[in-house]
Amino acid sequence: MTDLLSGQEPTDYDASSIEVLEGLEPVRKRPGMYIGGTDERALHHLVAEVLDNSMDEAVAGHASRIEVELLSDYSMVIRDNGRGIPIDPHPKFPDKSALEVILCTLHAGGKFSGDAYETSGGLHGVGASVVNALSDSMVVQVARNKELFEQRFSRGIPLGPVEKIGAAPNRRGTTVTFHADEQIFGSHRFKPARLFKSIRSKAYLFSGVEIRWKSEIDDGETPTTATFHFPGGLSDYLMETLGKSSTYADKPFAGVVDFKEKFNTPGKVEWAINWTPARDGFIQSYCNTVPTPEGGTHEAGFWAAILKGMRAYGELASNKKAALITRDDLTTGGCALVSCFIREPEFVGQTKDRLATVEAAKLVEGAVRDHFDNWLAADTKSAGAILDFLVLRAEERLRRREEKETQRKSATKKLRLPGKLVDCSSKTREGTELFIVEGDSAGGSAKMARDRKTQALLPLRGKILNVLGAASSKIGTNQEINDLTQALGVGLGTKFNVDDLRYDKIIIMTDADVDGAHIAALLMTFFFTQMRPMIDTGHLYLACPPLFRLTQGAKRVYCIDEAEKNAHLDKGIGGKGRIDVSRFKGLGEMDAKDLKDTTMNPATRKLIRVTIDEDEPGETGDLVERLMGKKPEKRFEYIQANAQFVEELDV
Ligand SMILES: Nc1ncnc2c1ncn2[C@@H]1O[C@H](COP(=O)(O)OP(=O)(O)OP(=O)(O)O)[C@@H](O)[C@H]1O
Repeated sequence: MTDLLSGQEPTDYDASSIEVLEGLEPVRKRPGMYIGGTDERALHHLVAEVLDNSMDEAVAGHASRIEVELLSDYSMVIRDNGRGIPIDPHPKFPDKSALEVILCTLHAGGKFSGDAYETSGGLHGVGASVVNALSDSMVVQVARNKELFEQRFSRGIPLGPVEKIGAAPNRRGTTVTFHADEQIFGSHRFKPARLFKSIRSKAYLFSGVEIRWKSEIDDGETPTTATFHFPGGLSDYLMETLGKSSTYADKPFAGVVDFKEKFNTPGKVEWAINWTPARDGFIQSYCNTVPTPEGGTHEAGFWAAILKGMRAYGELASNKKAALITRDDLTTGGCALVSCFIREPEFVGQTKDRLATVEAAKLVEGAVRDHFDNWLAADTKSAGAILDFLVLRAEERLRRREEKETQRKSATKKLRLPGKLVDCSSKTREGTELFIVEGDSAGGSAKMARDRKTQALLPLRGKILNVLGAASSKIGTNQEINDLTQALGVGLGTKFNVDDLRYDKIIIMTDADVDGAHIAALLMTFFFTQMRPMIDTGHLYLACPPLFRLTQGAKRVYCIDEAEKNAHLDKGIGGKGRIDVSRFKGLGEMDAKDLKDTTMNPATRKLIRVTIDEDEPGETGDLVERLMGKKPEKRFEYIQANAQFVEELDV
């Protein structure tokens, strides 16, 4: 804050603070990788990237005011009174200004080392350049040392060097004006209501900043001007969000802890929580003012503190049932805001949806826990009401589970399961598996190889419908898909609910040949497009049947592929006499013992869990569309591009 208060120009934040790690190019080609897609959400993410840079200046104590303006042509202007992006020549690229390096190079930034910023939302050095690459026009003005500089860009390319365009005797800071490129975002437009909401929440997250909002576009519901400044922080925010809903505590349990004071490490956490019977619970978490809608370690630490505190309080109050409370019970009816500031946070992906920094869990838990214990002890009326409410939640949850378990068997009968399903006998879902197998003959061996108690089989006849490219009416009436959906118990389309799944693991078991791979691909496409939560919650697996069996006397070894077979042939398998090699043409060829040992027995088999690359969720969708979609030319392009890759490798 010192330089802001003294009005002196900071001297140690210049071009040398900006490090370069890599060049810029692929952003326009693969925007999904950087901003999670090209839809409306991704478009609004551009504003967040630029605004976060101004917030970082504010949190670091160099800016006190940020202005955000939506112009009539849907350009965005974001202005702060911070130090201004450095404009002096960059030490590594002497013919370019630091400004140009920042805006035209991926991984250029001042936040890698923690010297120019202590706890920043920015860290990858990517944000500003990504916005630039995806804007058909971007103008950056910097007021530094009483002079005003400007550089203009289009689609990531500078239209000229940085130029001095006048004096700025009473101003300092950065102004970024950009217009998102329609070539990338099509007809998506900024929505005043969405911008207004996210800007307002930013102001709540840092009480040291004032954010002014202005919009030349009037959507009829969002104010066209507003000033946000919330000295009351998250507690006010929560009370405002909950409005008139009745709550179990009169005032939220809220606080701020400086990690420096408590743990001698930079950073802090601020939080507010209350419970209400009036609505489902929620948690909104932030790290360095960046929203983390998928939670992460800070949320985990927060809930751990609340859970342990609540159970300990229950014990003190001799309420034995408090031990039943789980994290799920806390979140039903619990409405929480958690905002932490830490040094060098690690997020998952450039859109920073989830915090991954491990230490954050401990720091937040440690900071919140003491306060919570004190708060509960000081207000026994609220504490008792919350405890009773949570115990009730826990009991309800347990009752529901019991009902579900006892119902499973009868539901199984009522469900009208497909005739060809070979179900398992277990009454509960726990530990059960459904093998989707290719063809009836494979089904025969699998039936003998399975564990009747926990392993069920669904043989599929031939290939299932390719759901990409099929009309949804066709999906609903397809026999194989219907059988599969019924066996899973989850319902299709709007009726789909992953909680109804009848088995723990769904395992695709197809032959280790091209046809088998195609069937597996069709099934995965079906799950990805129609039952995505099954993948997200980790229920979908691929079995890995072997391709070879080597026999030497009484010794037997299975090999997954050619390479493994050759390695064994070189090394020997430790039996006597000649080594016999048999190649399984399909699962149906394996006898039950082979199939059990290699592919089905949980103790000896190998399984691959199907996951979606978290860093590139958009990419997975693109790839599925390309490979399985209606357009053969896309498939052709992909094969061409990748075939070339193989050739290059061969050279
Ligand atoms: N408004 C600003 N005021 C001062 N410096 C800024 C401003 N905006 C950007 N910078 C400087 O430019 C650098 C690069 O910004 P950019 O948005 O590309 O990446 P980042 O914020 O470091 O990381 P991330 O990619 O995670 O957002 C920042 O690290 C900071 O040094």
